[in-house]
Amino acid sequence: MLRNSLIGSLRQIKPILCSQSLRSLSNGANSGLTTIEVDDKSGIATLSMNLPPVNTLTLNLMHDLIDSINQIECNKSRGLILTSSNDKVFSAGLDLKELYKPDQERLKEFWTIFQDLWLALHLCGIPTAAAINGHAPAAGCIMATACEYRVMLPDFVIGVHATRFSFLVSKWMMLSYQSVLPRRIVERALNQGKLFSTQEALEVGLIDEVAGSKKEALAQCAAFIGTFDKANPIARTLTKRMCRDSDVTELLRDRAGDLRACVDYINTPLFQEGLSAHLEGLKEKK
Ligand SMILES: CCCC/C=C\CC(=O)SCCNC(=O)CCNC(=O)[C@H](O)C(C)(C)COP(=O)(O)OP(=O)(O)OC[C@H]1O[C@@H](n2cnc3c(N)ncnc32)[C@H](O)[C@@H]1OP(=O)(O)O
Repeated sequence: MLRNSLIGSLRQIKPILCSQSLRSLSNGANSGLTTIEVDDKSGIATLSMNLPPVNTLTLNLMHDLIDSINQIECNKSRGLILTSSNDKVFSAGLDLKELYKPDQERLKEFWTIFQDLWLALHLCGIPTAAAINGHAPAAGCIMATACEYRVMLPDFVIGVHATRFSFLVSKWMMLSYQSVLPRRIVERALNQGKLFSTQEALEVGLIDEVAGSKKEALAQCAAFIGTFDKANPIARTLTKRMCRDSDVTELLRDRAGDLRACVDYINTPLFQEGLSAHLEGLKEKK
C-alpha cells in the first residue's frame, strides 16, 4: 500500500526522461551551468555546480541541476556526488536578486523550480552524497541535507540563516534540516539563524565527515556510496523513498499552497526590508 503510493507519487512528480538514450552525459539540453563526470571504474557520477561567482541558485542553475540529476539516474550511475567547481563556495543559496522586488510570475516560476529541485534530490533513486568544498548557506545547506551523506572541507560555514534576513522557511525545508539534525538543535539553529563552522557541523551531526581536500572529500563520498554494494538497488531505492515519504508528502500534499504562502510572504514589507538590508550588507562587506 505504502509502496504503491510512493511509486504513484513518484510518477506524478518525476516524469523522468529515461526513454531518451543518454550514452554520453552531455549537457546539450541545458545551459551548461553544471558538469557531470562519470568515473569509468566506479560508475559514480560527480555533478558539479559551475555558476560563478558563488553558485547562486538561479532559475537556470536549478533547471540544469534537475536535468543533470535526471540524466545521471537514467544512465544508471551507481551514485551521485554533488559538489562545486568553485573552491570557496559550494552554493550561496537562492539567488536573492530573484526575491527582491520580484516580478510576480517569475517569482512563481522560481519557487516552483526550487520545489522541483528539492524533490529531485530528495527522491533521487541512486545513493547521493555532497562533497561540500566551500560555504553552504541557506538553500546550499538544504541541497546538502537532501543528500544521504555529507563530507565538508575545513574553515567553511553551513546552515540555514534565514531569520537573519527575515526569511520564514517552509515546513518541508525545516523537515529536510530535521532529517539530519535532532529537532531541538534545528529549532535553536533556525531561530538563531546559525551558520555552523565545519567543526561545529561535525559535532552536531550536520555533516558526516571532514576531508582535507576536495579530492579526499570525493573519495570519502565514493566510499560511502560503495557501502550499498550488497543492497538490491530497487529495494534500496524503495526503502530510501519510504524513509523520506513523510517529508516529501508534506510538500506534495499542497505544493500550490506552499507556493502561495511563500510568494505572499516574500512580498511582505517585513521580508523585503530584511532582504534589502541583507543585500546592502553583502555589498558593504567589500
Ligand atoms: C532553502 C531553505 C532555506 C531558506 C532560506 C533562504 C533561501 C535562500 O537560499 S536565500 C539565499 C541566502 N544566501 C545568503 O544569504 C548567502 C549570501 N552570500 C554570502 O554570504 C557570501 O556571498 C558567501 C559566503 C556565500 C561567499 O562569500 P564571498 O566568496 O566573499 O563572495 P561575495 O560575498 O563577495 O559574493 C560575490 C558576489 O555574489 C553576490 N551574492 C552572494 N550571494 C548571493 C545570493 N545568495 N544571491 C545573489 N547574489 C549573491 C554578492 O553580492 C557578490 O556580488 P557583487 O558585489 O556584485 O560581486
